[in-house]
Amino acid sequence: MDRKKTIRSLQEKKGNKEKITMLTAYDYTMASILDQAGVDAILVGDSLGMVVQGKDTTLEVSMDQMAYHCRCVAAGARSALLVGDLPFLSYHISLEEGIRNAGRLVQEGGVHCVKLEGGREMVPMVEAILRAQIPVMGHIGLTPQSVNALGGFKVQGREAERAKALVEDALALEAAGVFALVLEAVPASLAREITGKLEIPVIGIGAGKDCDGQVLVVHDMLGLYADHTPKFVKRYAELGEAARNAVQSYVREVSSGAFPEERHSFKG
Ligand SMILES: Nc1nc(=O)c2c([nH]1)NC[C@@H]1CN(c3ccc(C(=O)N[C@@H](CCC(=O)O)C(=O)O)cc3)CN21
Ligand SMILES: CC(C)C(=O)C(=O)O
Ligand SMILES: [Mg+2]
Repeated sequence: MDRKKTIRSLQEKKGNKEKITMLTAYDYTMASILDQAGVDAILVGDSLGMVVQGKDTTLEVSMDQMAYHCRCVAAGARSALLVGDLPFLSYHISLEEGIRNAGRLVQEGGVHCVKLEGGREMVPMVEAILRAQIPVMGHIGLTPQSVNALGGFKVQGREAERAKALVEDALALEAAGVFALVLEAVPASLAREITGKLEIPVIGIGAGKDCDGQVLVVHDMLGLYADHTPKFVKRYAELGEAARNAVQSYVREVSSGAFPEERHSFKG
């Protein structure tokens, strides 16, 4: 079996030039598939609000729901590092609430570390959670929990001033102690600059090829979720189509009486 992945083993990849692989999962079955396939890290993303719950944003996902899905995924993640997304409003009210909620994902959800969205304004929160000995992953660029403030799911950092602010956010989060940083939907050139300036790994989604690793929503890359496929998604399979075809065959065969056959039946 694969050696268990750790924060240290992920960080070593930055020096070694081997890229870090991360995908989302929300349940045991998918987590088992990702783990067996050898991904470094599994993110229980609040994107579950969209791909599991069918909402238009991630904003309605609750702490109870995150803890539940983290627990489901933890049952299937033997080797991968398990990252739990802190949902909207779970780390915005007070340092105390942020520590409590990060701790809940560890204690109830079984994750190894948490991820939170935001730049230098999150430095005190990052430091507070780190004081509880919970490792923190940062997330800047397109931060979906800010969808209403940003005016939509839009590429970030195209203007020089905003690009500079993102570089400063990245440096501030690194100085605060995050062990890695997700960089979402920014120009590839800006992602390359930030990746070069940081000593911690930068994991990109829609941030070009020069990050230290990549993350995608697993339902997107498997072709299971097609409500809206961002440009940065590569579909490695068409499982949605495969599933529809399989269910159509089932409907046809049950309707006509072709299924079940004798070999699917018990003798008395
Ligand atoms: N299934 C899924 N996949 C994701 O990658 C994902 C989620 N859900 N939920 C949370 C966020 C939202 N994400 C997105 C969604 C759309 C674009 C996108 O295609 N933006 C276009 C159009 C913006 C516009 O309409 O102006 C762009 O050009 O920026 C980017 C990131 C990424 N995250
Ligand atoms: C897309 C990743 C980075 C995420 O935050 C999520 O899935 O919620
Ligand atoms: Mg998220």
